[in-house]
Amino acid sequence: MLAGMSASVEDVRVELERLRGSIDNIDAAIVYILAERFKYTQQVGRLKAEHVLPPADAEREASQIARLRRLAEDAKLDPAFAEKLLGFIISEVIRHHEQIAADSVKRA
Ligand SMILES: C=C(O[C@@H]1C=C(C(=O)O)C=C[C@H]1O)C(=O)O
Repeated sequence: MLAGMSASVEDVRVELERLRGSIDNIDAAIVYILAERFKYTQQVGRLKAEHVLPPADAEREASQIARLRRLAEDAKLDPAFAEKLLGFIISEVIRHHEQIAADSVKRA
């Protein structure tokens, strides 16, 4: 666009579509990454149930939170947001682990 000219409605539409295309790709990557993470945490849940270990591990979580907050700061992401997001994910993992443990008790 020439300097001093304002963007046309069409220019804005094209730019919005371009940006949203990248946002959609990132959202897809997040879904795939989360699916992979849950595959591993399910394995941890089965291992814990087999060996009668507790579903949650507060010490491990504290070190993950500290690490993620540092990574977020480096990446210019709000560390409080990163912590909230990790907490949300971990609470779902613990729910799965509790379910796996309850199922394994029922089967025993
Ligand atoms: C996956 C685990 O179980 C729980 C879930 C965690 C996670 O999602 O990262 C971390 C600690 C535990 O509270 C684990 O102990 O490693």
